[in-house]
Amino acid sequence: MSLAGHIRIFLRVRPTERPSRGVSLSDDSTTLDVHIQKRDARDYVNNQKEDYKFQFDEILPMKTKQEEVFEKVAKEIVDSVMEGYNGTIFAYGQTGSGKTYTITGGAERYADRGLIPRSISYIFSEMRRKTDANYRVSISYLEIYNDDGYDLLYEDQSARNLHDLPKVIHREDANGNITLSNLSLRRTDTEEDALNLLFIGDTNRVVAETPKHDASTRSHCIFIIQIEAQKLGSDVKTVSKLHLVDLAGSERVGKTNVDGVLLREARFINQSLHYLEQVIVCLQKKSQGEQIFVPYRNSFMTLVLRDSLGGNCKTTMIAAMSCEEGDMDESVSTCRFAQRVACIKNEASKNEQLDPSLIIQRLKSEVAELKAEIKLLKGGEDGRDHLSADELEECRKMVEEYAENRDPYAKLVLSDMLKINECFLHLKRLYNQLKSQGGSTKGGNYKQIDQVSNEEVERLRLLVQQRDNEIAILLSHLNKQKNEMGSLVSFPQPSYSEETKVPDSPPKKVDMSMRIRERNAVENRQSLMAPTNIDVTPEQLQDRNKAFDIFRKSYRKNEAMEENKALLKEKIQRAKDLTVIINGARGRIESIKNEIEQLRKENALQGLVDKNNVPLEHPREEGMRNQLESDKLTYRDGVAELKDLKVEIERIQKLLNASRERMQADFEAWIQVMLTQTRQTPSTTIRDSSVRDSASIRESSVRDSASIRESSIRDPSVNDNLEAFYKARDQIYNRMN
Ligand SMILES: Nc1ncnc2c1ncn2[C@@H]1O[C@H](COP(=O)(O)OP(=O)(O)OP(=O)(O)O)[C@@H](O)[C@H]1O
Repeated sequence: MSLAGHIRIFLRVRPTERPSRGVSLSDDSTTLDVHIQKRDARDYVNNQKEDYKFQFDEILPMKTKQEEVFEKVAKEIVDSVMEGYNGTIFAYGQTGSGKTYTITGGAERYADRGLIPRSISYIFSEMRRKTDANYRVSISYLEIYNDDGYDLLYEDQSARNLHDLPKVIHREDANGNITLSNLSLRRTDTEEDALNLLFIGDTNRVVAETPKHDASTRSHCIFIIQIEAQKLGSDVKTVSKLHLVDLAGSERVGKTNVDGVLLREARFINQSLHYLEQVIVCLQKKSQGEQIFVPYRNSFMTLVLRDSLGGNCKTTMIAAMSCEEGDMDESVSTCRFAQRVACIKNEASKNEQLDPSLIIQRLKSEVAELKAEIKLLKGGEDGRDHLSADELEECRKMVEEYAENRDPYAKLVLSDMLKINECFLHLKRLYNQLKSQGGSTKGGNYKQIDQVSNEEVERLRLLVQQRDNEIAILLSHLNKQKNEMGSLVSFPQPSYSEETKVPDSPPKKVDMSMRIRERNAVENRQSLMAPTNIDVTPEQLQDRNKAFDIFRKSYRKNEAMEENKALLKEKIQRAKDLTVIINGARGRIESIKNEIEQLRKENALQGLVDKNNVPLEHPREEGMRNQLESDKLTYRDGVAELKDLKVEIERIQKLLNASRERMQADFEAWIQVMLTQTRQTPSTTIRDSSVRDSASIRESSVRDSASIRESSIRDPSVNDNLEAFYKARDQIYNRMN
């Protein structure tokens, strides 16, 4: 099946406090009207157009939250990728218009996560929900700089700049398909792994960024999520890809007043965006019926995105714009570009392939099954009365593989009674072990049994119980049924402390890789440049608690931490509420089942049975069954949401812990500088060195850091982060000189 359609275009407007008065949105948020003030024509004729009207699938105004952007722009595409179609979302716009914020998101607030982390979370959450298929997720991360591709998932820590990363090469096969060699494709089994890969890629991007400019401004980045899906019991699998593309800033060289390396970079960016535009213009003409050659080969970026533009892919463009007066020219050209993109037609088809290994596997198991059947028919165990040690081990392995197989149609193929008995015995052992240990069994960690299989077990258990009840009634109420409902669901209170503790001593050495420290060091540049404006007296500095309190209140990232805490509280509250809902539904399921059972018993006692002696349905039963179904749905949905919430809560807690560690490390660095300053200038009030004038910073900072470093070296507990802090600071000051 294929889906034909135009590329969808969204406009996202970056928040600003000074929006141009010439910009307005239609009520249905699909049309943007722009009025640009005519410039002073003086002695030449000004033909500049003043009014523009642009149509979009939807305009996302300034206040649009990241969550809404994911829901409106990405969710549908991610769903189709899981169904086997290729999908691309690309962000286009001038530097600073919010492309990276939209695609990757902000690092400090959990709510600021962009489309990449949200797509990852959504994919893994859907995989937990969908029990009818097996999925395999792999990730690549590509950066294109000056028309060369680089592998961002390269993990060699010696890479110091972009050129140390492996160069990605594109090849074209006989059928015209493009493949990228030298680009890692990393399998990820968990959401955590996938987010770590994003982190590694972003770290490489930051650490290896070109010296003069922020990496994201000068290069194009493509995050690729590949999903292989195989429906249980099917020989066909789909392999599809989601491309999340953050293009370089689209502004023209003329505006940016640059030279040297920057000019070369800007030319490449302009060139590649020019080629992108050329491709789009050709595709636009093609969609109008013109026979035209599309020049994909002109640049690396258009080659990589060939399928996303006019090919087998569902594509969405996000035009990012700033509506400040000075940015309006660029914003108009972004909107114009988007209008052309909207004309492009794509035709996405499911990427299905017959997998020979799956067919072989199926045929092999059919042969084994038939052989076992023949053997059983011939008399089975050949007169033996026990199994060898190898056979016992084989039975044990088979049972464990069988138990772990998510395919409900999986079979345990056994050729004789001794093996059948042994397998049952082992199953019993595993079951008892699981019961007594609360989850853990030999060989595999059954604590990890996912919610899906728990639910399936629960469903089957309820079914068996129901059958048991019916049999019991038919056998003249010989057995009294014991209610086997398990313990109620409880939501473990996550441990998190309300307040950040004052570090008793310099921060403990954090077990992070060298590369992450380097990333922190690079990020510290920004935090160092931002004035914190903290007034503090020497007395206050002597009291670590007081000093920490003063520092915390003025800490630049404190606001983000507070927001994360509030969000965490909200999520925990929702999890608690859900626990109540789930337990309520479960309790009702239990009592309705008991009532139905009771009604059936009464019917049986009164002789109201059918010709097979099965008690007749009570008139009240239908309503009760409907209620039962609705409660089961509430229960299932609640459990699924609770599981997703637990993952989110863990992630926010992790983010909070990381922010706390960072704040504590920053505090240590700050107090050291302050104490040194106090010794040098014992005045009444001192101010954070970052707000001093730049000349004195340059002079005294070298002195400060040298003396602090000296004292740090004497201190064996000196923290690596502190070292990175000074390194980064020195670099900045050297650059300022
Ligand atoms: N919708 C938004 N809400 C809040 N902050 C935003 C939003 N969009 C952008 N920003 C902020 O604006 C700044 C610039 O955004 P961003 O880095 O995403 O721009 P960009 O278009 O990717 O620029 P470049 O081409 O240089 O990579 C960042 O500090 C970002 O956090």
